[in-house]
Amino acid sequence: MEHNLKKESDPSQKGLLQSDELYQYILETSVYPRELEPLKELRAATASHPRSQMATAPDAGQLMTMLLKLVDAKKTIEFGVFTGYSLLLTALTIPEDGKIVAVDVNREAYDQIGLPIIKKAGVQHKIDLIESEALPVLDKLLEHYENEGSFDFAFIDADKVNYWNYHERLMKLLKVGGIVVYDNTLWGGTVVMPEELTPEYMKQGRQATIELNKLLAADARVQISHASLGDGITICRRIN
Ligand SMILES: C[S@@+](CC[C@H](N)C(=O)[O-])C[C@H]1O[C@@H](n2cnc3c(N)ncnc32)[C@H](O)[C@@H]1O
Ligand SMILES: O=c1cc(-c2ccc(O)cc2)oc2c(O)c(O)ccc12
Repeated sequence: MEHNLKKESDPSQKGLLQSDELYQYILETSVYPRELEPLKELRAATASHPRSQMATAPDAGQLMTMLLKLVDAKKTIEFGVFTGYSLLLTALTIPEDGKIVAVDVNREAYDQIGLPIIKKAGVQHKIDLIESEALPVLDKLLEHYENEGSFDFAFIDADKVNYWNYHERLMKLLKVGGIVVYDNTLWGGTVVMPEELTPEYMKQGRQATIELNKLLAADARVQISHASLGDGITICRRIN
């Protein structure tokens, strides 16, 4: 079997579909016409960043927006902010008194690129941006009993090797019926690639993602859907 790694620096080539034209078709037909203006602005401002490929894909963002609405999300948490595309779409979707705990080890890209657009969109008051590793923030939240079962929605888009550690803690913080979305659960298609053909820089993420996918599939606490949007997203709904 031939294995192709798609170049991820261009959003038109971000998907895992059979052709880039088909992905472009989805974006132009169904995603861009409905993308809100501040999100368009942030996507354009992020495009010149040397790591622009890290931003959440707009089609995955559109699904996230729907999920946030379906659970009527008011209290959410996000790991991995970068310039803030997923954060801004969450802030634009939840109600005026909604709150987002957003965590990133490095807030530079957020401060320089995302924050001015978020301020202009009038949604900064919903965001509590914490510059930190994700794990200590989760452990701190769990020290306060009132946080248990209190989150409606979580989006996890940070260091792939820790996703299962995040999941164990999120199972306590999420409401029954709440949703956690994991990004990059196909890790550029490497999950089906022989290890020796996987680029060195993707090997650790590949192994962690393969293990995560098996663990999520066997986890009776959640209902799951593994969707091939963007770089693969897995939607988990806490059921007990
Ligand atoms: C893929 S980007 C996030 C993209 C973002 N969701 C968006 O929509 O643009 C991953 C981010 O995770 C952050 N990150 C990496 N390891 C982390 C960790 N252990 N804890 C918190 N953030 C981390 C990185 O600094 C980076 O900004
Ligand atoms: O190319 C990447 C890299 C990451 C990444 C790598 C290491 C970390 O500790 C965190 C994130 O994440 C990405 C991502 O989420 C994406 O959608 C595309 C590309 C990358």
